[in-house]
Amino acid sequence: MNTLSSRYRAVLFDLDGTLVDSIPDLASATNAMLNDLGMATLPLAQLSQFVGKGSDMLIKRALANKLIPDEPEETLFSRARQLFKKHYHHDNGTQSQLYPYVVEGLHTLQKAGLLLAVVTNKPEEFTHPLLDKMGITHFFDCIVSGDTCSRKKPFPDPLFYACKKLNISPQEALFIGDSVNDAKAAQAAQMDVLLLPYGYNEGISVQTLKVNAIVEDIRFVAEWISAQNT
Ligand SMILES: O=C(O)COP(=O)(O)O
Ligand SMILES: [Mg+2]
Repeated sequence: MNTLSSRYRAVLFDLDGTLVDSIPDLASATNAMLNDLGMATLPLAQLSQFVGKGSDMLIKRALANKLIPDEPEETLFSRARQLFKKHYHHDNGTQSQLYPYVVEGLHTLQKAGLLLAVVTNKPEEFTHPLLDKMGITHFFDCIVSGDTCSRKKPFPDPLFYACKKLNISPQEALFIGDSVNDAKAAQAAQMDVLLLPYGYNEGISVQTLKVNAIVEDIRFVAEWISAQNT
């Protein structure tokens, strides 16, 4: 039972670009990797468009400096991956920050009795340390990372996995994200979805995506949920 909604029992959250502004650390680790490989570093604005489909895709995009990269040569990719991991384990959570009103928003939803979960494309080895460093791990009943299931968002698998763990149906969940991967995964899971306009969107404006609504920040999630009761 919860006091906000007759329809939803849980709210699922994307991580990068939704709860946490993680691009400073992702960019510094990616640029340290490029530097170690003797390649030119990339501007933060460019790298922020490369975030969304997990760290392997970020590495491939950075190596090619292209949103849709060719497959990199195997030895180069494996070296790059090793370097990225080393640097990101060091940098993860050092310059990243929670977006405004995240704690307030999560607190309101939890207090109302809704279950909360994270469904991110970030690999597990980086998800947990980041949530811990941001001090928000305790809010979540379930945490699903990019390598928890064999397919990540935009496939619906991680959303189904979270619902199964929470013992609810996808129609009883609301997903909150920042990108086309979140919108598509929710659509494929037949789950309602709200997007935030401030995250990383792979160059695709959230206004062009098919979603239930766009909300300014996490504070407005509770408001939107209770408005659906009428
Ligand atoms: O790791 C990424 O590329 C994106 O992660 P997200 O799914 O939390 O936005
Ligand atoms: Mg995101």
